[in-house]
Amino acid sequence: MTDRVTVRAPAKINLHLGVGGPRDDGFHPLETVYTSVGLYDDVVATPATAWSLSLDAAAYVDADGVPLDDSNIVAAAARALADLHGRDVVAAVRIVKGIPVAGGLAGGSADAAAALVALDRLLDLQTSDDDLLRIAADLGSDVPFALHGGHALGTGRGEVVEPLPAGDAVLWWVVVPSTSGGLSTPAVYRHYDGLAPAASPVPAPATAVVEALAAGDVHALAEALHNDLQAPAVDLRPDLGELIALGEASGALRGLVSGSGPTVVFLCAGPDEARALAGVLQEDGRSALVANGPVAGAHVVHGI
Ligand SMILES: C[C@@](CO)(OP(=O)(O)O)[C@H](O)COP(=O)(O)OP(=O)(O)OC[C@H]1O[C@@H](n2ccc(N)nc2=O)[C@H](O)[C@@H]1O
Ligand SMILES: Nc1ncnc2c1ncn2[C@@H]1O[C@H](COP(=O)(O)OP(=O)(O)O)[C@@H](O)[C@H]1O
Repeated sequence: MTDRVTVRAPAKINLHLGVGGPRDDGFHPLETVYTSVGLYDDVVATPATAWSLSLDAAAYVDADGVPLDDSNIVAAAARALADLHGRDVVAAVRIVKGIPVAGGLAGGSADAAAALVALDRLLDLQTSDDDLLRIAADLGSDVPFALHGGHALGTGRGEVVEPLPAGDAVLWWVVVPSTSGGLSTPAVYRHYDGLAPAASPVPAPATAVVEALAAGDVHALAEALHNDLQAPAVDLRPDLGELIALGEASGALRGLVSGSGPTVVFLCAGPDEARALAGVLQEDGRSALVANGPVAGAHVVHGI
């Protein structure tokens, strides 16, 4: 048996997040364009006779926000593999977190995707890709994309993922995690329903973003960025609106709330512009990370 498997999975940003009115099951139909960005969590799995879960976190990550009991999505991923294969799935698992928690960057989903791959390889379960994607969708709407990475169109409740051509543009981002706590995804969706009670059941189409990506045109992409959850997130956290205005006045092509927030991301014209903007925001006392994408989805970095 391999003595250690490390799988790395990236954060996501929604370049387009069209949200329709709620379905009968409470979920919202989405038309979204996901992109992966080079901020990562690693999941390290080693053989053990009993299940254990531990955490290492970057300085800007709120480690207290990550439960280490059975409610962690990594434990749910292990249970899902155990159910599928009808056997125990036991390992010592360490999450090394570089993705801010409850930030709208799908860090938990990245961990779930990485854990599925790491446990599958460590225990030689030989799970098919179809089964991995199906289990991923059951674990959370964002988890299938974390397996894919790149750019992708998401429909259904976000779990139906279709890769989009990468185009040739590298997207340069400044990522600004919130220093005053996360936002709950269900709470932001509920607030969206309150602010837009007559929302069309059909989500806004992603055409403009898809075309800008295909053309590799970063300026057109900046204009096309769209997030229906931005208004409710900014209504709950008005400081996000001020941050977006500051970043846009300081050189960003566009600022955007990431998913359900409260992380704010700024699309920049290139690496120099991104580093300059991060410098301005850091001088203003904020944490600001420079990252680019698209990058690969969950992939083995040690212990193939
Ligand atoms: C908003 C988005 C945008 O990509 O990401 P985040 O900003 O949270 O990272 C996603 O829709 C979050 O996906 P994920 O975090 O996987 O959500 P899930 O675990 O499937 O669902 C959590 C809860 O969010 C709400 N939910 C989620 C997806 C969806 N299409 N409609 C919803 O209403 C429901 O209240 C659900 O109970
Ligand atoms: N491995 C995990 N990493 C982060 N959060 C987790 C994890 N497992 C469960 N959670 C719970 O999921 C919530 C949402 O986390 P996260 O995926 O980081 O945010 P978001 O859905 O905004 O992208 C957290 O507040 C935490 O309670």
